[in-house]
Amino acid sequence: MTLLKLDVFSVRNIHSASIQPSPGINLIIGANASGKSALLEAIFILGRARSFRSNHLKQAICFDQSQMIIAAQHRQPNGSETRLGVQVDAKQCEIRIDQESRQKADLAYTLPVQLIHPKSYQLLDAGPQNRREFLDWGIFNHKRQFLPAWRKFSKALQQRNALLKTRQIKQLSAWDKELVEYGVLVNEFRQDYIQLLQPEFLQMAGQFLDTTQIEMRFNCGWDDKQPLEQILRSDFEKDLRYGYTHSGPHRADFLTYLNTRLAKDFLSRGQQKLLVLALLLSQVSLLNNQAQNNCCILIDDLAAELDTENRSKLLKYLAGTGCQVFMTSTELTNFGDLSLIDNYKVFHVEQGYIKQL
Ligand SMILES: Nc1ncnc2c1ncn2[C@@H]1O[C@H](COP(=O)(O)OP(=O)(O)OP(=O)(O)O)[C@@H](O)[C@H]1O
Repeated sequence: MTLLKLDVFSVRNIHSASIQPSPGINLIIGANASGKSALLEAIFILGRARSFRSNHLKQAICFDQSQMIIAAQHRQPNGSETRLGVQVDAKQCEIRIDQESRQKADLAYTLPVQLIHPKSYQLLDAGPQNRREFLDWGIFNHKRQFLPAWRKFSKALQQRNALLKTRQIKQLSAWDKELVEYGVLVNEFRQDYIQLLQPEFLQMAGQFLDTTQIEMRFNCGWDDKQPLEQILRSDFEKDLRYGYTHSGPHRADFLTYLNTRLAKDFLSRGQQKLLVLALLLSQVSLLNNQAQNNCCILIDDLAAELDTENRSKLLKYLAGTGCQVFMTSTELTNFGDLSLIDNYKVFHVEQGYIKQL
């Protein structure tokens, strides 16, 4: 997919900007606080209808405005063109695809965005919720049947926990049944996805870390030697005492091992960043196997995270993916050797104004 034209109104310090990005690499440069991340945030909002910087989308609206709009002319991998739009005010977020009002999921399927920014590098270190989100985003894009199963599981879990808290035991069995049915399904999707992701990840880690001795070990969120149904029964007293469900796919996690050692415990900070980069890019690679140019890649503050050699490796790799990429840095020289790539455009951002160089 490719953004052919992007219009941004009232996002952070960007009052009004209109750009025609390259279908390949787009380099965004500018001084600190010029609005580079705001531009990436606008594209992220256009794909996910949420911000990666604030919990509430409305916080991204320019201080002196009551609403923000992000719109784009967009080409799908099959060549068809669509018009995407997200309009946000203090009360609501309206999503439009070809003038029709649509849901967040429709938007996310139309414009899959993979974001790599300073916080992404905490993936190995941060809590398991981050790793579940990482997996689920990949599965969401890989299998359309995942979202309805995940929604049904989440609803069953929510209802079960509410009943446990208020000790309404009689009604529990109906939700237990639903939780087991969809919990098992969610788990199967995750197991299958890890199987698919692992070889892509190995290949990517080989490029950035010169190793192939890497393994992802998945923990499904309960003792998988026993059926989930049985675990719910044996956990019942504990669940009732604490008012929540202790076991299930909502406790799933995966750990990454390098030469049988837990990566987060012995890799240097720099190596951990490369490993996370390999994980995120392996998801892109998997998406690309399904349909060429299927993902938009956003990389915020590239230079702060990688050394010169790895920046050049990354640039070359990205140019070869055929994906549309938006990367920010304060200086053009920070992106590495630009002679390695063609089909790129450079945009300069200054106090919220964006100009193609
Ligand atoms: N809601 C808002 N309305 C207007 N301006 C905002 C809003 N939120 C943040 N800003 C300001 O927008 C400016 C641009 O921020 P942004 O993070 O996009 O800059 P940047 O170019 O990525 O900077 P850096 O290189 O330091 O990361 C900052 O001065 C910030 O304080």
